[in-house]
Amino acid sequence: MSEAYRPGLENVIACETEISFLDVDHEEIVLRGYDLIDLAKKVSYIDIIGLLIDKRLPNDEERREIERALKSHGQVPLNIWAILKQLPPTTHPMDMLRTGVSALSGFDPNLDDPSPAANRERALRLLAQVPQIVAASHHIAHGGDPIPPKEELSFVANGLYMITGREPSSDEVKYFDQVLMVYCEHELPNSTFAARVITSTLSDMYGALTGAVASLKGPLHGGANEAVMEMLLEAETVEGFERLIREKLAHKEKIMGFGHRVYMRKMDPRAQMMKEALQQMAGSNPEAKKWLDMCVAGETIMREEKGLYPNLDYYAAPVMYMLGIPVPLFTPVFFAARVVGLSAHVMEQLANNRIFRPRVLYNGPRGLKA
Ligand SMILES: CC(=O)SCCNC(=O)CCNC(=O)[C@H](O)C(C)(C)COP(=O)(O)OP(=O)(O)OC[C@H]1O[C@@H](n2cnc3c(N)ncnc32)[C@H](O)[C@@H]1OP(=O)(O)O
Ligand SMILES: O=C([O-])CC(=O)C(=O)O
Repeated sequence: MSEAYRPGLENVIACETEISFLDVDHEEIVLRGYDLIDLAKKVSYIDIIGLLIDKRLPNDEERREIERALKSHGQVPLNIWAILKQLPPTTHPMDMLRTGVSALSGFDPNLDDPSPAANRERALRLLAQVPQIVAASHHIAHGGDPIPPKEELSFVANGLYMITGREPSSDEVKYFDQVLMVYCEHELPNSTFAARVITSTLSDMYGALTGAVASLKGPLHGGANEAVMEMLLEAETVEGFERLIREKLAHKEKIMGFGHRVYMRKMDPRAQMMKEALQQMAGSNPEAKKWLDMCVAGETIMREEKGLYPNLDYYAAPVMYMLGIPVPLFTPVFFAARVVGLSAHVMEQLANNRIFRPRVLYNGPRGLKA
């Protein structure tokens, strides 16, 4: 095998960025110079939008400007709903989302303009409209209509309201805000790499994000959060969950929500934050306590048996479940939160572009004649 070949591109440096970096040794997710977990305890998702798109934390007036822009871009073209309603109701919300994000390009009046200003506008439009498509995919699949955002609710509160149809409590908004922040950006995962690869051909932001949705759907990446909740629901009890994990390990199956290419054998700092959110919920809610006890038991087995630690999806899954988010929307919500990081990467790639075009280690036959 060639020295230059690393299966899965493990530890290969594929681009320069000033957006984010996983400093595993110091257990820090660096987000434009800030520690993401520290930020997530102090600011809100709107601030993270400013930080990632405009490269610095917004002041009060700038924060209001972002909120205003998200509201003014909030009108999803009605034809998008018509397109999604054409899909069979069995279509997974991630596939509806992929179709919706792709179709949005047709409604962009300046699609040919790749300037930073036009892409900032585009990012805000996607940030405003993707949460609506996410929520609508659930309602449409169940024969209903999209629930429009409420004028008087904040951007974050609306994200949850449009899914559940119920105005969230202030605690629910706080936890949902945390979910959005921990999922906002994470250096160069498969989906972000896919978006940068697509962008490097000078294709547009919708195409890049459509590719990212497809990447994120896979259970080895974003799809793991749904798989975690399905295991918890199937197992029902601590004993059942311990049994399920041991059985899967005996069959050499992977346990979703554990392991990570970069953190390897360390706990993902975002998982710790979601664990703390679940602990807080568990203080007053017996159902949250049940999921917490099950997750902690699973975490212990995986550490003892495999030396593996939870990634974000493991503890985010029960937190999202407790917020009333249907399981098939977990990965779409992950994507909605990640739109901001992906948009920042698309803009950064364009600012200093060179087309991605790696080589292969050819191990097929030679010299055959037809
Ligand atoms: C937000 C996110 O997207 S985080 C990722 C979410 N994905 C998951 O939770 C899926 C489960 N985890 C995995 O499949 C992997 O850990 C990945 C995809 C995240 C990382 O994959 P890689 O870096 O390629 O690690 P790889 O799959 O080679 O695993 C290394 C070793 O650990 C084992 N391992 C890794 N993850 C797990 C797991 N979740 N359960 C059981 N064993 C595991 C592998 O079997 C392998 O063992 P071996 O060396 O004895 O063959
Ligand atoms: O970094 C990764 O490979 C996957 C991940 O945790 C994320 O995208 O949040």
